[in-house]
Amino acid sequence: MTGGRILLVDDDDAIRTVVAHALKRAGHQVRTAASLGELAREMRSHPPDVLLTDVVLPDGDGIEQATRIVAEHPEMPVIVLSARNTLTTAVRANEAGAYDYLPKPFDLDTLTRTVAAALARRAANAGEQAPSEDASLPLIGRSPAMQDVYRVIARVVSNDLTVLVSGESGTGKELVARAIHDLGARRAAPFVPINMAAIPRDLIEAELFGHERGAFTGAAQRSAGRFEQAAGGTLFLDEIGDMPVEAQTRLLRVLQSGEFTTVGGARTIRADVRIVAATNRDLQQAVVTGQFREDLYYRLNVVPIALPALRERRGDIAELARHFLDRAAEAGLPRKTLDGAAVAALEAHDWPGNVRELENLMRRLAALSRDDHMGAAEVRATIGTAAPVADAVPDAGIDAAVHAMIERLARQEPRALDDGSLYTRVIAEVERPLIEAMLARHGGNQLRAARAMGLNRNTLRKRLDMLGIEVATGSFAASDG
Ligand SMILES: Nc1ncnc2c1ncn2[C@@H]1O[C@H](COP(=O)(O)OP(=O)(O)OP(=O)(O)O)[C@@H](O)[C@H]1O
Repeated sequence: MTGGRILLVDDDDAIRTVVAHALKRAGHQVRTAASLGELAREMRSHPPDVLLTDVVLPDGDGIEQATRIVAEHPEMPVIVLSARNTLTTAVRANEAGAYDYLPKPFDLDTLTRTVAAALARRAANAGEQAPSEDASLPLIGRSPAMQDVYRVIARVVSNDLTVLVSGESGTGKELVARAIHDLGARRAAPFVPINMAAIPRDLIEAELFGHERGAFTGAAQRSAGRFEQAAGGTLFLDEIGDMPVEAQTRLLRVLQSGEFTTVGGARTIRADVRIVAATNRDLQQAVVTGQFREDLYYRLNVVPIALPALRERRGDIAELARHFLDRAAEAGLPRKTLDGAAVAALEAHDWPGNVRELENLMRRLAALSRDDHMGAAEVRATIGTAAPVADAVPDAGIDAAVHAMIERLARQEPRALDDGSLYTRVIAEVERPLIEAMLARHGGNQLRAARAMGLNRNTLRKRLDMLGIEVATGSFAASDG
């Protein structure tokens, strides 16, 4: 193969040496620079075919410089190497017109492959500007799995392609959808979410497309649907796998024709939205079983983004945990930190509820822990008391939590709704996290927890028995008598 002329800019001697060596072995001619000043000189004296640049350089920002270089030499692919492996860096690199972005540490095979591809695509490389402000970081995590996600996001923010985000519940699908909106050209227009699982099936079409007055019983006036509300912006179709088949057919027609008709009306409106859909179900499987239209699946799955479960990127747990503790402190809760063993305990947990579970846990710890520097024992004990209500409906009010509980019961045990047990069950479900939280807050001291709640200590004991709440004796203050 014929090699290319490569210029590598990095202030780290070790990286310059290792990368230059690998690229020379792959047949390229390599020159290096350790600063933007040296880069400028090299560009004049030895213009390269491909430029590889670090972001943080002693005399400035490599991406800003890359923007200028791409503007002047649109044919020259620029590859950004960065240890600041955040979504913002990936997006900035993309906006600067960079050909690719390689998070450090990268393996040398990936590097040589990327350089070979850049050389091959050299002619096709076009610059694209309009770098946006360094937005506050919406997504936390620098694991390789998240880097893949950032790269895909970076590639779709500058176009209107339909994106299908998949992943377990709580992995951040909605956050990704919002990031795509906030970083793209539609950011000034609304981001409108609609959750297919939360709306009665027969109202979904009216919700999506709007309805005219009198279109159906209860339609007292004309109402704009989400498509209309999102005009110019992004429509986020959450839990798309729960969409009834008739509504799927209608959605498909809208996506094909680019226009829609309101329910019960003859008005046809142009659909000017970017669609991001999300699912925590295996949609391909739903296609096989006939629950999801295959043609709609392909219309939505133009750019797939598969979000990893938190247990598949344990390296991100520490940073996420600290981020949520910071957020809790900003929200007025006491500022708490985690010791090393506490972080290890978090990393060992399996996180069935993913990032949302971690976020709830950190909030609970910030609110309840008595120590500012929290250890592993406390973290483990609090993981064990995961409150079902909080996990079911994050950030929603108590009404929503109770509705969710009733819906869950109706799904799991339909008879529970009319067998006379509902009141006791719901109260017990609320009572458990309340008692657990208060016990934790009072360091396991039953007397203090009982007093704080306005309960008699014996009543509390009985409730503990009834609810089967295990109390770790070691954590109890003996002097509560
Ligand atoms: N990478 C991340 N960085 C920071 N916060 C995150 C990240 N991923 C998720 N979160 C937070 O976790 C919570 C759950 O995220 P989100 O609602 O986007 O998940 P989801 O996959 O859409 O869940 P569901 O399928 O249950 O609707 C949110 O509060 C979100 O802000």
